[in-house]
Amino acid sequence: MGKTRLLVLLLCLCFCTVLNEAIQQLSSGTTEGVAKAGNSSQNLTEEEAQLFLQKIDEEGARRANIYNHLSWSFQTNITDYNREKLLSSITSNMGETYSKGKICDFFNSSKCDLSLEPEIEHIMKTSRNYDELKYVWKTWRDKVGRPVRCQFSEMVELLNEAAAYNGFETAADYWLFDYESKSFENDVERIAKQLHPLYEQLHAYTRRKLREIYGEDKISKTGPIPAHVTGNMWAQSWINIYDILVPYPNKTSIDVSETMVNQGYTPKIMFKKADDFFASLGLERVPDSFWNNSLLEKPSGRDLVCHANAWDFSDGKDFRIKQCTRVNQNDFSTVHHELGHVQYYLQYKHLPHIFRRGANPGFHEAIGDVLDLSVSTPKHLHKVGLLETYDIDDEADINFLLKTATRKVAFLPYGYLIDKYRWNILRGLITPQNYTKAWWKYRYEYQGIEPPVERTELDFDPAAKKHVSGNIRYIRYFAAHILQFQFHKALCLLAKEYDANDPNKPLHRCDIYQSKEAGKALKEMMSLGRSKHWKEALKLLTGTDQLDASALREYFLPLENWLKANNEEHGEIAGWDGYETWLQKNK
Ligand SMILES: CC(=O)N[C@@H](CC(=O)O)C(=O)NC[C@H](CC1(C(=O)N[C@@H](Cc2ccc(O)cc2)C(=O)O)CCCC1)C(=O)O
Ligand SMILES: [Zn+2]
Repeated sequence: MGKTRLLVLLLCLCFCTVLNEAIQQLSSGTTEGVAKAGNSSQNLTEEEAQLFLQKIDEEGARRANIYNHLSWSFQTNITDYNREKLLSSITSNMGETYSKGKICDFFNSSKCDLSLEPEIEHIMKTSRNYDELKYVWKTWRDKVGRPVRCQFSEMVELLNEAAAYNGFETAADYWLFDYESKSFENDVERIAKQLHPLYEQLHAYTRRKLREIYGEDKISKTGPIPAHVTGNMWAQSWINIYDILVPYPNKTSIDVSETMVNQGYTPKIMFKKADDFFASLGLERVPDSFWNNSLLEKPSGRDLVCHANAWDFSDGKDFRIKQCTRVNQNDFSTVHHELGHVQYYLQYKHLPHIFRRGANPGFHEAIGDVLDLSVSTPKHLHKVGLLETYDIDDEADINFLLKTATRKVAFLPYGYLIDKYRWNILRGLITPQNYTKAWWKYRYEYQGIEPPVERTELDFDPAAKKHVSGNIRYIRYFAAHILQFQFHKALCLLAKEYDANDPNKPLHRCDIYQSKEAGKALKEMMSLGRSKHWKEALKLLTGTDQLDASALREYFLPLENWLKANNEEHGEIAGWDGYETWLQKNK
């Protein structure tokens, strides 16, 4: 490592210690005030307590006690009060660096106002220029990753101290506490491994198709896929290179983005259509206030953090979404995802505040996606007039399954490794000296992805992702990608849209639209909020209390078989060179 690099690294480390010193200084300050940090909103009024005790059985009372205990942050002396302030200033500073990140244009270095949404993401989605993509990928990380490396390591220390107050060994255990299951961490690791063969087949096929576009010297035959050519800044979804991947290009197109524009769709109409779908199931429509209070598209001339968000104002009446919606099919899926959150808010708004949460965080992330699995079928798009005609045959099925896999299967290793990486940092198994080495080991081993340019311990690529800069937990999305297929299968059975023994009713052609039976089952599950253990909620809806990837596997089985045959036919070996081989090559 060059001398300058070493110097900068030392500087960075010493800066971190300076920050540590600052904490010590603050902590030696007087203890004049005591910061009472209890959360009043969590305490129940007397009549609310009586009401809820009548409503919820013994189990509920016990669980409420756990959450009541957790929701308090302890009486703190000035030392810890300052630590809390420092933690919140670090997290808001990192979040600000991310949301204000801008880069210059590759072709016009005087144009330097490109934001992530929509400009930079548009380039990652549409450019097929290898060098432009490499520049954008690297520059984004220089701007929002590298500068927060030290703050992130400070935050790790503070998160662990805060967790210790709540009686946890590390913040990783505090994060996992949300899943109320000793086996959860092993369960998700097992499921990630169980689904790896399916991912490997999709990876091998995608690597071949990309090699045909970018050439053998850029995309190797047995190696990983470079991170910047997948159509997505984080390689977490490959939907934007579906045009490269489509197996049977001469079949009728199933992309309705253009039709949406031609039919005069607006962001508001997209939300109205999604609201109609929930209503068709007998579920709640959003209240009138939603339309006045929400922000459904980016206002012109105003700088806005565009990352989509759904909000529950906890008054049983005010629910909002902020989303920079554009009229295309991808955003239509996101509309359903965000309205899924609002539907859950609506379904548990009668519960005491403590229980107004998803059965576990993965449940909350799955609801909207479940509806999207129906909405995105060619059959449904035809029903609502977005697809004039569509083919019903094996080749059309493969086209549709591959398109869904670019969103749902490609995501799996990414959805898993984000928190696996952070749990191991919080547990001290990954230290600041090897943040980058460990990150790219996981990205290589789980995702078969490599960086397009050399990375060093001055970089901090994980923070190029919103949820890492914003300290937002992520395993919920991996869990949601498993749960949504379990929910989908259960609801499709109720809607009589799926029959394992009927080749004309495979899981991937199911559309639960207008099924009151499906809606009733979903409503029953959501209205529990977190008043019961998620295993009870899952069993109520699906008959099993286990997180189980077999529904996802069944959904994609026709595609998995097709990919195996297609990869064999083209001599494309599934999988990529061992990590040690890759290290040697990149010495
Ligand atoms: C107050 C508050 O924070 N509210 C929460 C909701 C709640 O907790 O009540 C909230 O609004 N979170 C924002 C977040 C936004 C999105 C996201 O970040 N998605 C992930 C992962 C992913 C990937 C594929 C997929 O199909 C679905 C998700 C990513 O983009 O990487 C961006 C577009 C989609 C969802 C969200 O809605 O989950
Ligand atoms: Zn969500």
